[in-house]
Amino acid sequence: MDGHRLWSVDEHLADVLGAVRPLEPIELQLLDAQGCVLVEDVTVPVALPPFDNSSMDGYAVRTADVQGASEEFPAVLTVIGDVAAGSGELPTVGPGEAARIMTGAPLPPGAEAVVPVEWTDGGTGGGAAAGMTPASAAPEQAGGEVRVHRAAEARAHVRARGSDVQAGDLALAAGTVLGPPQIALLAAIGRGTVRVRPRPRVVVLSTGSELVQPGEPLTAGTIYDSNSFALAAAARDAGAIAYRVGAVADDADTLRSTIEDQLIRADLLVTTGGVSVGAYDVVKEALSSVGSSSPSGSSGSGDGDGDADPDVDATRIDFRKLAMQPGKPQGFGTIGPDHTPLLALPGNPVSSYVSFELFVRPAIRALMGLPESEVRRPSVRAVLKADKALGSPAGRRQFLRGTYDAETGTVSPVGGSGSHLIAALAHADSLMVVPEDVTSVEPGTELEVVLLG
Ligand SMILES: Nc1nc2c(c(=O)[nH]1)N[C@H]1C(S)=C(S)[C@@H](COP(=O)(O)OP(=O)(O)OC[C@H]3O[C@@H](n4cnc5c(N)ncnc54)[C@H](O)[C@@H]3O)O[C@H]1N2
Ligand code: MOO
Repeated sequence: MDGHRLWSVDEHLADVLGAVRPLEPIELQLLDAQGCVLVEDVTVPVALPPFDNSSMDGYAVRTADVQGASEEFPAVLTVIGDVAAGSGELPTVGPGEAARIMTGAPLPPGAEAVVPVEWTDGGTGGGAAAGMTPASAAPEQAGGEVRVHRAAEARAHVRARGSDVQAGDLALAAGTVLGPPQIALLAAIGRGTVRVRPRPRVVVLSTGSELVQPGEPLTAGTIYDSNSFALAAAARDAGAIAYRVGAVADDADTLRSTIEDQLIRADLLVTTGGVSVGAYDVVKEALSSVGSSSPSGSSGSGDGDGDADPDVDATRIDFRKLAMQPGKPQGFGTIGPDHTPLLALPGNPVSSYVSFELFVRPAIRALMGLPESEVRRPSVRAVLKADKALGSPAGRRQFLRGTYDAETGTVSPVGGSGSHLIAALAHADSLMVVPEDVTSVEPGTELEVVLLG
């Protein structure tokens, strides 16, 4: 590999996406399938609603009995009992009769319509009722008489069987992403489990002997490990199940054995730090031999012989420099016997986060089998609102942190371009993209803006 070649952002993303395949589908409980892509066409087994039922609390009546009824000349009906939601045995409503009925309760035989309780005296013998008294408090109101003040047409306040979906209808097509409303429908038609592509299990591992876990005291020269938190959160946000592994020291053997241990639960591995050119940048060294019976002794970007122990070929991590800022040094490849994809991101906090957004998030969403339109973050065009022109390095696609105002269609920079500026990142909602051939952006210029959501 030409060590001096700069790869474009698009080339690197294409390589990453070219190496990930959607995960094999599995059967999951409904709530575990939230956010996942359905891989089966789900048909409706029984009509919804399964039976004609009332949409109001009131009285189930025969329409002829309430024809012409008014407050002055109410229809007086004999109450034959209650029909509550869940009632199995139903009374038959004969001429001159009514049954108290609750919302969702089956329409009893003989009844043709429901009159809401507000259209009646509620069986009290007084004026219009505001509601029903609880059955436990006034059991006698399931009997006696009710005065109905208004007429009702046939099927009034009745939700017909199958008016939502019919048995045999397609409830949800394969490819649907299961959000709360889709999960509601699946539950409503009685599905306990569904076949989906699972959430990818993403292991996030930060490297660096200077890293201390939040909550612990800092000592001279140490800083808190923020990357593993940022990226584990970003992985979850992308739809993955994230496993955060606290910082690993800059020691190739420790890193190698930690990664080997993690492979068992990883569909994708993400490391941060140790990918530039320093004397302690151990990620390259460590990744050249994970899963191999012996170290390959190279960056893993070679082709391999093909005739050696197959495990020797199992790790191929390519370390390259990208024409972007931040995020120049990157590693990508597959690792271990299952050829698990691994992205080695640079250690600077903004660099690792931006790299995650650009490369890891799409990889996670491709593993989930999401449609292409949902693999990448959406972007918009917006006009730069700033006091002065923004500088950008020649030949690099720069991603500056910004706040986007949808109302005015403008974007304003937050903080500078330094890849250590975590506070500015925390106050941004978007990335402003300055193309490779642009070295200065004047206020008023239109830019592409990636919305971080
Ligand atoms: N001579 C050169 N030096 C550097 C180059 C270069 O081309 N030539 N590239 C620079 C760029 S650009 C980047 S980005 C960094 C990438 O470095 P590494 O991936 O090796 O990362 P580290 O050296 O381990 O750390 C960089 C920086 O980030 C801090 N860091 C690391 N991990 C975390 C973490 N989990 N939480 C918070 N902060 C973290 C670390 O302390 C360093 O300050 O290399 C440049 N150097
Ligand atoms: O390219 Mo580095 O990722 O600026 O900080």
